Amino acid sequence: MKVFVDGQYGTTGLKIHERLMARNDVELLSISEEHKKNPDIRVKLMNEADIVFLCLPDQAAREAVALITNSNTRVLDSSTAFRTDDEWTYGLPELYAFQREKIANASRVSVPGCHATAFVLAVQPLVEKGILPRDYPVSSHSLTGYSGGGKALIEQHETASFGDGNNSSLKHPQHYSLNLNHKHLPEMKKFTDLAFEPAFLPTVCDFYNGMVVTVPLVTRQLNNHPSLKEIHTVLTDYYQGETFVRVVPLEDTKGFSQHALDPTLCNGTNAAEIFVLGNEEQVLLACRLDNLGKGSSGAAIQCMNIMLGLDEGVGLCSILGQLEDWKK
Ligand SMILES: NC(=O)C1=CN([C@@H]2O[C@H](COP(=O)(O)OP(=O)(O)OC[C@H]3O[C@@H](n4cnc5c(N)ncnc54)[C@H](OP(=O)(O)O)[C@@H]3O)[C@@H](O)[C@H]2O)C=CC1
Ligand SMILES: CC(=O)N[C@@H](CCC(=O)OP(=O)(O)O)C(=O)O
Repeated sequence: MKVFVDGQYGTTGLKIHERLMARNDVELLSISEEHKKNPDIRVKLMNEADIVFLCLPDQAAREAVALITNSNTRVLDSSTAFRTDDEWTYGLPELYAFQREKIANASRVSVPGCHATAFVLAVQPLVEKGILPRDYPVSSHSLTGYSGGGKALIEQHETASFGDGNNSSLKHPQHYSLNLNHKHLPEMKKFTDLAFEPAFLPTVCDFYNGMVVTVPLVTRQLNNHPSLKEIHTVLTDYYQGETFVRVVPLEDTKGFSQHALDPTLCNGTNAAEIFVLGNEEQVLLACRLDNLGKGSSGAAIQCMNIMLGLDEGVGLCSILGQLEDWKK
């Protein structure tokens, strides 16, 4: 099985490459850093490969897809370019009961955005099960590490001279996408089946990777005014048996009021943890993942495994984040 990672020297590409290097069931086709943008070499490698990962900016991803003429080459794209394109399959295996089969048979798979993965995992089952009305005015916040912004943002954070440098403000959390038009909104709406895009505000912080996306809900405005426990049960049942998505048991979050939610505790894994927090009047859904794991390269590898008919966990860590001290 020949695999080529276009963009192998970028943040997502490097991680995918690293994970595949450790395996002996794939033959990795490589391009030198010097030639990484050479169209002739890339075309040759892409058309020679059985699987191509595209880890490029959106426009470069569109151009790369157009260069693939071998009908046997299957593509996994990590950019935003094709996520809501009906010709492409959304690479979130846990989304619907039939999604794994769609991915297994797909020739074009788009890997979900990191914020969108967490949002959709927490919200979609509640819409599907009729708890969250489709026209509920959903809002959401995300706390994320700076590696989500790729090489450019990593460099800004890592060369910032804290104290008196120009970038000194980067040590403080920064809200961004302040026009409330983040590029993940279309996939958040499409794959939750909400009637409207959520009001979504991300905040980037001075840590490398890790993410928590939260969604507050007012329970009396949900269908049949469910209790916190009922919401928790719906999500727990939905993800029963999943390797990489776990709904944290309520007894493990009892001490929450005295503690905080650490966004980095799924780092290094392909796990997503969903928490149902709050009280009987207002519930807070929270989903924690590694933006470089289940939020990008881990998810891409999981989808490749499914497409190749392998166990979806090959090469991925399923150990879920350790729970904070609250449960002690
Ligand atoms: N980082 C993350 O957490 C996530 C990223 N993504 C998506 O994955 C994609 C890649 O992101 P990320 O890895 O962060 O980005 P990076 O900027 O870290 O890496 C992109 C890489 O692609 C190279 N590149 C750019 N244009 C071309 C081209 N025309 N031909 C070949 N190579 C090219 C870049 O080279 P150079 O730097 O020299 O221009 C760089 O090495 C993006 O679409 C992003 O939206 C998705 C989920 C999460
Ligand atoms: C900190 C930061 O800038 N994060 C990126 C998320 C990257 C990601 O998952 O999304 P794409 O695959 O769609 O690029 C952002 O919010 O745009």
